[in-house]
Amino acid sequence: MSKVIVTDHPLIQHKLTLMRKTTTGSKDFRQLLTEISMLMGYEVTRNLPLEDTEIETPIVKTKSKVISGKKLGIVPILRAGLGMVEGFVTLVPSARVGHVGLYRDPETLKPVEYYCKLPQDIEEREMIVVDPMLATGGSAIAAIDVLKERGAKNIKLVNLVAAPEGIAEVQKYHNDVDIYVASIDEKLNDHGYIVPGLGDAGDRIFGTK
Ligand SMILES: O=P(O)(O)OC[C@H]1O[C@H](OP(=O)(O)OP(=O)(O)O)[C@H](O)[C@@H]1O
Ligand SMILES: O=c1cc[nH]c(=O)[nH]1
Ligand SMILES: [Mg+2]
Repeated sequence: MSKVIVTDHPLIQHKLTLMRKTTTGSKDFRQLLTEISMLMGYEVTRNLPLEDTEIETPIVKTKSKVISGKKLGIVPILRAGLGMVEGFVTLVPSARVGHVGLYRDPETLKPVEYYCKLPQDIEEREMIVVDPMLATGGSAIAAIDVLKERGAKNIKLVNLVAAPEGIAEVQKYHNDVDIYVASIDEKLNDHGYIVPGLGDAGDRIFGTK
């Protein structure tokens, strides 16, 4: 069974509270999402393997650590996932960025795919799927399906806010994918929105409705 890691650092919890508030506008919402993504990225990359390299400081020659081999790919689920990219690529500037475009049909709540562009060598990369919201789990499952169809073998999922229903669903279909979340909220409402949640993340990031 995959792991669920709740990144409950006080800074993340504080910033998430600000994001949840209705009165927080798009500019602050985006800024907070970038900051939280960076803090979550720190946890998600915690186990990257290291190797020694020879360097010369102004004082002596020495051995020092660098990240070994493992290459990363960040895959935002459009649109809302875009809000998490800047935080991750600030931490890992060499990461490649793929995009999977999915929207959730408001009637059926099923994901509809409309775009996909991924790095060619995803089978050699650790792929990190990012999306602020994990509600029914349909969008995350579909995005991970796409990555696996294209050969990805090592996938992590990072969400800001998750419903217990969505976590269970992702674990049912992809039990090899660890899930990092800042909060596991209470439940889904009758329209498939997370309660208490923060509303529609895409609309809040981009100022649409
Ligand atoms: O777990 P699920 O039930 O699939 O719901 C979560 C999805 O819904 C939202 O996207 P939305 O369809 O609103 O698209 P958007 O990002 O373009 O706003 C969100 O960003 C997730 O991708
Ligand atoms: O609460 C939710 C559920 C799905 N998508 C969102 O943006 N918010
Ligand atoms: Mg949306």
